[in-house]
Amino acid sequence: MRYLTAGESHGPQLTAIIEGLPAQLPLGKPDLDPWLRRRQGGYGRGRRMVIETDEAQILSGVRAGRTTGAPVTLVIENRDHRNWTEIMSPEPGNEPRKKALTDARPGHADLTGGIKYRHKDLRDVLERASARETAARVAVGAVALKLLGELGVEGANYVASLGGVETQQLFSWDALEAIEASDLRTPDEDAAAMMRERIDQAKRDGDTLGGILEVRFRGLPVGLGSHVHWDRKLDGRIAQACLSVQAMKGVEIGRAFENAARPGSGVHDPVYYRGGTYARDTNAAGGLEAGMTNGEELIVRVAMKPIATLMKPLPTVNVVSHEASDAARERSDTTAVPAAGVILQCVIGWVLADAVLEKFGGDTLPELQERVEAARAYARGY
Ligand SMILES: Cc1cc2nc3c(=O)[nH]c(=O)nc-3n(C[C@H](O)[C@H](O)[C@H](O)COP(=O)(O)O)c2cc1C
Ligand SMILES: C=C(O[C@@H]1CC(C(=O)O)=C[C@@H](OP(=O)(O)O)[C@H]1O)C(=O)O
Repeated sequence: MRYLTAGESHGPQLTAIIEGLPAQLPLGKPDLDPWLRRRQGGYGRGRRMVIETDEAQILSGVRAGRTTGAPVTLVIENRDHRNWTEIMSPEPGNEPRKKALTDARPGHADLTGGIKYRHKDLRDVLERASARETAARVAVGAVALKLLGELGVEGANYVASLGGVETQQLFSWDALEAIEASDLRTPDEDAAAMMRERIDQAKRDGDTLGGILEVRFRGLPVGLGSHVHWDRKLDGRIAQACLSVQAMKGVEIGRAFENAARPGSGVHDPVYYRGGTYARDTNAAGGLEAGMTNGEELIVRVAMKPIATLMKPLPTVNVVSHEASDAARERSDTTAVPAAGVILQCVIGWVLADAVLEKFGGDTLPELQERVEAARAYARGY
């Protein structure tokens, strides 16, 4: 499977085309729109999220509620575009440019993108660098999650820490409802209260916050990915997908950074044979060994840096005058950590669905289901 996205943050729409989906997958707006709404949520987001009410239009590849096997086109409107029609127009005009950005923001794409693509209005960079693009990736990921769901694979995401406040209550699958209900996507209400305080304080200070997200998947068949070649290793593919999300700077599988300080005897998960099948009592590996799913829960943790745009700006240079200046103050989020968990679940979901199709193939969902079930039976009896 493959997909492309296109669209600017303040352009008319985001577009995604998915190619390679099997036919006969039940698919409709109710599978996509709740994910888009989740991505818009979270305490600490800016006013843009009040303007947008994201929903996906399905423009090809689905008839009567099922995929046909043809490419699927998804479109998400940018409601804010109506305030930017002249500025974003592809026609010549808008000179001198309104809303031009010339005070490069440290931590954003502005300066490096300007040099690389030879733009002096750094809006030509930021419009595509913006995490608005993740709405398209979430719509695509929601399709992948639907496919995984049809194969008995379930995912979750939660905020493990935000602004230095850690979620004390460890994740449990029973806490999914509480996570969904929380504007900080954590089941730990005490931690959530402290996070809200930190976000309010950061906002008062003109500052921003980052955090750590945890994404889990259970029910994955054994053997997705491969140990045989670097670009087939699933851990590497997952890390690439995560780090390609705006502001994500670190990935660990399981508790990789804590494990690094322990001896091997305290890390690797012993294998037992019980009730006619293989079993483990621990999962320090986070569900992956040698670039392959091992049948345990997949646990991925990702570090998100604080938002780059500060209302109390950092020193920078104006790229036209070359004079010292304050970094541009654009409308912005104070934090987007809760939204990031949703995005990460979707982009990891895509990698997993792609790996499923790679291993099992199949033009249709029923064929895929049969093959996955057969592989599960084989692994149980191996
Ligand atoms: C959901 C989400 C929302 C974001 N919102 C903002 C924002 O409002 N302002 C901002 O400066 N950066 C925001 N970012 C981060 C920037 O897009 C990102 O830092 C920038 O594109 C540079 O890329 P890099 O951080 O991956 O190096 C957001 C990221 C995500 C995932
Ligand atoms: C639009 C979204 O996030 C945007 C991501 C973003 C950035 O620089 O990444 C900057 C802000 O854009 P704006 O100035 O239009 O408010 C965020 O709102 C979104 O998540 O849908």
